[in-house]
Amino acid sequence: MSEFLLQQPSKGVDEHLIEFSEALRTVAKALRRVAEGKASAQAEAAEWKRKYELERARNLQRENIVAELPSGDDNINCCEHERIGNVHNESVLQTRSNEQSEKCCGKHGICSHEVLRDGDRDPGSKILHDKYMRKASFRLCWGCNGSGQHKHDIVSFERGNITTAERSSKQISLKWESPPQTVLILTKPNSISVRHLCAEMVRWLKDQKKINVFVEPRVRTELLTESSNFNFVQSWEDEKEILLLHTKVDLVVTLGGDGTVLWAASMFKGPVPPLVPFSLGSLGFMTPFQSEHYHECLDSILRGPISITLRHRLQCHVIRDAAKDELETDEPILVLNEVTIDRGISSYLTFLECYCDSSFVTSVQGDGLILSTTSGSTAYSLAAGGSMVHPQVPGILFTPICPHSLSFRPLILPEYVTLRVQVPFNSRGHAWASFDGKDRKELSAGDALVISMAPWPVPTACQVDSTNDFLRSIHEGLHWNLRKTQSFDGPRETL
Ligand SMILES: NC(=O)c1ccc[n+]([C@@H]2O[C@H](COP(=O)([O-])OP(=O)(O)OC[C@H]3O[C@@H](n4cnc5c(N)ncnc54)[C@H](O)[C@@H]3O)[C@@H](O)[C@H]2O)c1
Ligand SMILES: Nc1ncnc2c1ncn2[C@@H]1O[C@H](COP(=O)(O)OP(=O)(O)OP(=O)(O)O)[C@@H](O)[C@H]1O
Repeated sequence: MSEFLLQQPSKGVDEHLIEFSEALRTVAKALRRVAEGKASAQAEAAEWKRKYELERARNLQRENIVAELPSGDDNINCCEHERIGNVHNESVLQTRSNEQSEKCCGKHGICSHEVLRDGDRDPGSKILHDKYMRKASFRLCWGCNGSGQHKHDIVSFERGNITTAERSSKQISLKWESPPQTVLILTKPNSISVRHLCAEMVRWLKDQKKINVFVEPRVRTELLTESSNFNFVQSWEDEKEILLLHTKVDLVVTLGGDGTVLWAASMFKGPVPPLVPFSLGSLGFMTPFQSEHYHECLDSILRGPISITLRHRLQCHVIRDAAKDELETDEPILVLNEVTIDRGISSYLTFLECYCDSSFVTSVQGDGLILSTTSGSTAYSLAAGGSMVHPQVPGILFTPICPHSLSFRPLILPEYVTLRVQVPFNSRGHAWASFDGKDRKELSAGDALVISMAPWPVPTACQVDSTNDFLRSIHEGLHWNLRKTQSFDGPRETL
């Protein structure tokens, strides 16, 4: 009897436990569905915002072309619109501007004003407009095995067959249409050799090339301490002026290592002028130019044409749960290498839920996750086991950091997706996001990061061409696949 009394309730408890765990599973499923719905809605919102911004930038650009087009000149090249300021009947001009963009930009490459105008944050500003007039214009062309054809279509239809013979990501070449006049020099701080080289280069550019030179305020002070003759060198005073730099500068020269290239890219929140990175660091993966030969290099770059690597950037938005899913800042954070979400000082596993557009990708449990550009594929992502990818390949690398799972292989996703990484409510610790290794931001439970490809790539000048430079970097910088060749001194095998 006493045994029976003891058994009966335990059976009841088991059943209750089973029922309870099923109920919990149902709740968990419902929560997952809600989270997926939320992820999809936020990804969609971010995508619409991106489309809206692109559309807005395009409209602004169109308005500028319309405002600048003179009447009665049907043969005008759209690059020449830069220099013209007459305002005309909108409907007529709109049609004409479309025709013109077909004549010039649409068929033969991208014109600089198209790239640079998109970043116009203050289109009504007369000062800004005047600054455009001083910019050297250039054209970007896709080379097709030297045949001179310039097709943009990645997929075309010929007699009902789909062909991908012409690719848009061929070697890109930049041709100046008017001579560059202004160079911005950015330097790694705290280096005596960089400081000397900078002073020498500034003098050479001014005296031999009649080029206007911009430097950071810190560097201007350093130059003026050396000699008051440097007072022709220009700089800026506040953040607002940095936002307008891309409208004044034709070329950016960096003196330092990869960190200086990242620094240069981070200064441009919109369009970036072509970058010429000189190597004065130890690794120099993105710095193909040798500083000893800077006269010859800059001579040839100022003359053009230049082979260009268009390095894609990622744009990241932080979404705070506490702010009811509002974006933390309107301006995205742009990264050239990667955004990393890790456990920071927390000793708990990072727990992250990842969504790609509206699909659930996976949960990350480990030290963190790296979302990298292809340029960043040779940096942190490589150290975490990701593939090395040619920088001209448009994709997003999804690389876990020390995942606590035997089957978590890195992924490479197409460039058009929007990713969302969320710290779930049942995460034991917080996560930390860092952008190109800087600006750490704490992510609490419910916070998310939305990441997509930015419309503003970083055009870096190549020493030879994109592929040759990339292969040389992985050979010389990383000693990729270095192995002694097997010796052979035996008799030859006879068949
Ligand atoms: N375990 C790691 O490998 C690790 C850890 C943290 C950060 N990083 C990288 O450092 C970058 C920041 O660079 P920094 O110079 O400001 O910091 P840093 O001075 O700490 O240098 C990091 C190293 O990474 C190299 N590097 C940077 N970008 C590269 C690229 N695209 N390809 C190949 N190597 C590259 C640099 O040359 C340098 O040797 C981050 O974006 C991240 O990719 C790597
Ligand atoms: N103009 C700048 N102003 C402030 N900080 C900068 C500037 N340029 C570079 N830095 C920072 O200085 C640090 C070192 O720069 P960089 O990586 O170019 O030199 P390095 O460490 O000698 O090169 P390498 O990484 O190849 O050894 C980086 O963290 C970078 O962000």
